[in-house]
Amino acid sequence: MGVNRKKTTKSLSQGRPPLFKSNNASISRKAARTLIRKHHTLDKQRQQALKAGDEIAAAAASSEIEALGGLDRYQQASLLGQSKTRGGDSSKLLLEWLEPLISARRGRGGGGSESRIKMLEVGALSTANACSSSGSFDTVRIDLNSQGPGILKQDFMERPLPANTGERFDIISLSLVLNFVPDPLGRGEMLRRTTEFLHQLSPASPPELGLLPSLFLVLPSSCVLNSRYCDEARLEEIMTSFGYTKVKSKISHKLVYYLWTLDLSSASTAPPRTFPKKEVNPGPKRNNFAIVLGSGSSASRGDTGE
Ligand SMILES: C[S@@+](CC[C@H](N)C(=O)[O-])C[C@H]1O[C@@H](n2cnc3c(N)ncnc32)[C@H](O)[C@@H]1O
Repeated sequence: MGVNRKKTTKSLSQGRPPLFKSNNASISRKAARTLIRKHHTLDKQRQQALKAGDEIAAAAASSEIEALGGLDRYQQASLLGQSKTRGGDSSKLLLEWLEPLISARRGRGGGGSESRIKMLEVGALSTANACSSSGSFDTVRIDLNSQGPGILKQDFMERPLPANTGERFDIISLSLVLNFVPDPLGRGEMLRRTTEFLHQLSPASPPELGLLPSLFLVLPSSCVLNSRYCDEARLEEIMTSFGYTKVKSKISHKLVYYLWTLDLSSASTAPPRTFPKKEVNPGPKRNNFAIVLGSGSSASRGDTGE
């Protein structure tokens, strides 16, 4: 029995009104998904061409990215993915996970600034996601391409390292950012670099309610459920080598969410491990998402001897 469903095409501006830069050209959800995929593929091609010294191919990939609307259009497509009709933004789950800690801090600090959680949000598209709207966070938001005030235009990989504890964070959010990085070594380096920006624990101060300091990591589920080179075990091995422990996780049809607490004293004191691109999940229909740690890139700060 056929049901006639009228297809409704929603404009991106229905996704998340604050900070959305109005663009006359609306985009359907299907077109948004296609654009995001195409952007990732072209960026990867550009990266590979650069590595191979093929400047012509790299320039061709860059022109195609620009023809698609560049990073700006990519971000608009991503904002559509955060709309309520697509399950809302990922920070809703983070807020849920941190609720016991937020309540405990409120109880102690009465809601003053000292009770707020200091967050670095990398790859921020909006200042109005669930965490930002909750009033429980002091958030520094950065993105390669700022969509408006309240978001600093900055490459996380070039953010100056903290000079003191005051410049460190309780939590870093990397939601759908790691998969944006086109090369596996760059992903490994991005994960390693997160450890540099989080508060350090001492033996006298265990993770606060077992939740902070931590990294909130969100990836498309295909990155760990259907990749030849990355599965949950491999990801966990890599994270553990940095001193991270998985304390929360959720797998949905489209996304995987993790909360990893950092305790550098649990990081290996042996020479930093390397994680080459190794097949862990063979099969003809797998994708090639990988995270690689090279010998020069996997040292952590502190007691790992860097
Ligand atoms: C798919 S969007 C994710 C947005 C949002 N966090 C979410 O969960 O929907 C990825 C964003 O990460 C940003 N990004 C990627 N690499 C970055 C880097 N090294 N530093 C800062 N932002 C980065 C991109 O510019 C893009 O806006």
